[in-house]
Amino acid sequence: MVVCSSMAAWAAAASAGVLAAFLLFCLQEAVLERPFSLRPTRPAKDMDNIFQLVRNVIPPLTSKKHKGQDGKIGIIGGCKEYTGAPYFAAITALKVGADLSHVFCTKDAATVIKSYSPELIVHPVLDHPNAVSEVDKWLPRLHTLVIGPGMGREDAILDNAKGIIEKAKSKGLPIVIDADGLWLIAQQPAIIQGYQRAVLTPNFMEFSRLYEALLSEPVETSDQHGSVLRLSQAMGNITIIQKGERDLISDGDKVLVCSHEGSSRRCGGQGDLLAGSLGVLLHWALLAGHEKINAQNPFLVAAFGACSLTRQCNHQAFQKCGRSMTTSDMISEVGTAFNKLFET
Ligand SMILES: NC(=O)C1=CN([C@@H]2O[C@H](COP(=O)(O)OP(=O)(O)OC[C@H]3O[C@@H](n4cnc5c(N)ncnc54)[C@H](O)[C@@H]3O)[C@@H](O)[C@H]2O)[C@@H](O)CC1
Ligand SMILES: Nc1ncnc2c1ncn2[C@@H]1O[C@H](COP(=O)(O)OP(=O)(O)OP(=O)(O)O)[C@@H](O)[C@H]1O
Ligand SMILES: [Mg+2]
Repeated sequence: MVVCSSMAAWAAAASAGVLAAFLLFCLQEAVLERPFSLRPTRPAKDMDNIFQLVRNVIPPLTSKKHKGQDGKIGIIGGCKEYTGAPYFAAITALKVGADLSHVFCTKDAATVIKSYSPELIVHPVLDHPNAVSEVDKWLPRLHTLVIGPGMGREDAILDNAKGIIEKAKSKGLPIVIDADGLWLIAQQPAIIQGYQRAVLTPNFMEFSRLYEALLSEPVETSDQHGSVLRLSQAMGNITIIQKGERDLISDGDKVLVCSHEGSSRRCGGQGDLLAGSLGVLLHWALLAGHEKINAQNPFLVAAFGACSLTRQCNHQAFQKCGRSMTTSDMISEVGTAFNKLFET
């Protein structure tokens, strides 16, 4: 994996007059850069290997800890149609290393999700008339909220999700917004705009919808870096992961590229795995403190970790299953993938 200083690299590229070649070089594996800026950037010591920064935030396993310390994650999602997505996110959070994983879903979905796993705590409240206060009671006991996997797009549920986001913001809770949560944000960006303790994780379609809503023009597909940077800026410097062949991650200042090897298999649910793992890594990155992440943005560090892990799970599962690989196969790989990337 390669991490480049944008300034040094810009200078090299400019003098050679071959910006395209420079970008290709930097994108070999992963890039940490400050694009579209000719102003001086911080020195190269900032540009430490980002994998190392992810490793630094992983909490040690010790006998002195109590249940919950390594992460209590809440997933807002799960409705009649979609029960797999919140399950994938919640179980991944546990497999990555969180201690407790809660799912707040509709009544219809709750028994189904419980039947997938005895490890999840499932609250059938999302279509309850008092959904917001029912979830609010739990917020002080959670470290991160992941909002949207399998939530559906019914107006009443979206209204509840909006209320829950407002409560979470008032408590300063880190929030990951994915899937139908992003549908809501594309309709009403102000709900999350400027709240820098949030990460948005759009796929191609979700990114296009957000971009058009915020910037009133179609995405410039030939300029992926610029697009993700501009969208993050328009959202008030919220961290955005644009998922795809390469994952682009931006906080409106820097752009990281994760092109860790995955596979060509695109079964549904991989984004849910990413969202659940990000929930845990965000908690760890925020807890670790500035020194451990070399004063980098903890949201970028966590996002890079979650993207690499998802792609590594995909790679390993594909090696075993080939075309028959499903997201459940990827979840079986979380432990070894995590170990290979971050603990060896
Ligand atoms: N097992 C489950 O319960 C699953 C439920 N899911 C849920 O399904 C709901 C809808 O999510 P979607 O992601 O389908 O919704 P979107 O409306 O964002 O996506 C619509 C369609 O865009 C297409 N698309 C994606 N990437 C594309 C690309 N690069 N170029 C062109 N088209 C592209 C996909 O085929 C998808 O069907 C969400 O609640 C989500 O969480 C998914 O997470 C998948 C798994
Ligand atoms: N073309 C691709 N090549 C390699 N990896 C990809 C490709 N597209 C997406 N990914 C990876 O798959 C993961 C999920 O991205 P994807 O775009 O499938 O999300 P999604 O559509 O939200 O998934 P879900 O089905 O869970 O809703 C990300 O880690 C991303 O890096
Ligand atoms: Mg998705």
